[in-house]
Amino acid sequence: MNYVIGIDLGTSAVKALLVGQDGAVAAEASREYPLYHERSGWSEQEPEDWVRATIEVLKELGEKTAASGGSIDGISFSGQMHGLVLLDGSRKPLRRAILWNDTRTTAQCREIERKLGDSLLRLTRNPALEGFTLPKLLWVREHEPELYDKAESFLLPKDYVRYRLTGAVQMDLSDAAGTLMLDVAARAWSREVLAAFGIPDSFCPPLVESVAETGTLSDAAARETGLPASTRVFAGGADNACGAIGAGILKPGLTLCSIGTSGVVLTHEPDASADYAGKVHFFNHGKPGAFYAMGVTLAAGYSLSWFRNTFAAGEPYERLLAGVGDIAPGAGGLLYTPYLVGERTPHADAAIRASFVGMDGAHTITHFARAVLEGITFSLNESVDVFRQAGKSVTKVVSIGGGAKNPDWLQMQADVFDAEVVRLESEQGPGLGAAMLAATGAGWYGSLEACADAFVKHAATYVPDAARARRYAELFGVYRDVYAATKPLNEALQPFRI
Ligand SMILES: Nc1ncnc2c1ncn2[C@@H]1O[C@H](COP(=O)(O)OP(=O)(O)O)[C@@H](O)[C@H]1O
Ligand SMILES: O=C(CO)[C@@H](O)[C@H](O)COP(=O)(O)O
Repeated sequence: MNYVIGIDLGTSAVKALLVGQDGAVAAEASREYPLYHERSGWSEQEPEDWVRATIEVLKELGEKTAASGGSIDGISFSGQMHGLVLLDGSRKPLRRAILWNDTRTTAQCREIERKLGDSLLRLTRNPALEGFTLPKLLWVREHEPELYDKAESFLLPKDYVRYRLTGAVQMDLSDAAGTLMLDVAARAWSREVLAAFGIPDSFCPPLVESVAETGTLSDAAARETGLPASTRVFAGGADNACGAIGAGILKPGLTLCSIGTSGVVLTHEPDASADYAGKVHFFNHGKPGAFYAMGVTLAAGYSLSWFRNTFAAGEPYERLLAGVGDIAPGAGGLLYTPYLVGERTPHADAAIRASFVGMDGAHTITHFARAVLEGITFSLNESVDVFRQAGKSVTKVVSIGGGAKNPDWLQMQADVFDAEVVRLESEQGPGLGAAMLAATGAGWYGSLEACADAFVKHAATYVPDAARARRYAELFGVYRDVYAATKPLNEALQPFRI
């Protein structure tokens, strides 16, 4: 059988899927890598760790393919967005990558707003947020001038890994959209933005579509992975664009809820005409010519992994969450807001931090676990609410990511969103989306839509329960009040942070 490989370069790990022409996942491989939080608000990774881990998963899947007598028709990527990989003249990283969930760049965001004013939203379709790439570039220029002086270009995480596999430098439009340097509607680097900050055009890599062929494996990569040097490599896209592709969000109607380290609620936009006034992100889709809008919770799955690692170290998620379904909505009066690293939607606020409100001597760890799931889901519901307020109907949500593994959480999503929630056969939407880009690029299908018909398989539907949905609607009002109530307290605590 012929296969494609979809590589999802996530924040916690790289996960690769080997997918056959029947659209079924034949094998999976993953490798974790460390995340460095040297100071409050900082988040970095070592680009070399991504490369090593990706080579290992390719080797593993290549060996499985060879053992089955099959061959690989293409490889493509889904990547964590926005991370700055700053390169010198010989394309070596000058420092660790500064990631999407790093919020050290508030001052640089204010500088961008001062310089560009209203043009920023007109050109980039997005406000200046700490997670985006341009503020990170300006931070390095200001705080590490000796490194910035040596910098000649930059790449995003999965584009750097692809460069290391092929030797060719490109960036796809869906990922470039998250740099705050792209004219999103014009689908080109924004001369106006670059000129405002004195960034030369040569700093920005050539732009390609997500389905574009970007080369074949270099001799060194072929040697290290054991795959033929003729293996075709396709650009790939931002993880959320790929998640949308992998969930079949290729036309208006369905909404995506993705809970990985971050959490997003995403809708398809056929053109660039929608105006959410910067309340949600507006980016180019991996489907050529299309766009998507999304709200982002910075610490969605991260809230749960932080909670487990801090209070129940070594406990598998299945055991930690075993009793949450037996507790009624509201977790016995315990509320959690997931602002562990600040927030993006609907509060663009790098200084806010998380809270548990309403702790009671009767609460058990299971009440806390339920409150964490509810708080994450309420935060995502704030994005659902932005879309509903803008006139979108949200009635059917496809749920993907690690958060879609737990049936109680899926039912909770249906009850909180008051919408049907659909789970896919594989919750690894971004990896599947990447495999679909390779399959379409390699010519297996004439379009991503045709590929989705064969690859995207709905597994189960969770229908909202009217009584629980009413209860959650009440509680959502209380949840919303916690942000304003805790904001001044968190500002006062800021000088005490690590
Ligand atoms: N069995 C599970 N039940 C509930 N949540 C889970 C489970 N396994 C993982 N998760 C959640 O999913 C998150 C990881 O999701 P994943 O999509 O793999 O992330 P990323 O792409 O950011 O690396 C974890 O942080 C955790 O919150
Ligand atoms: O910053 C964003 C989107 O704007 C994040 O969604 C990142 O793209 C990381 O994703 P995960 O590791 O959570 O999949």
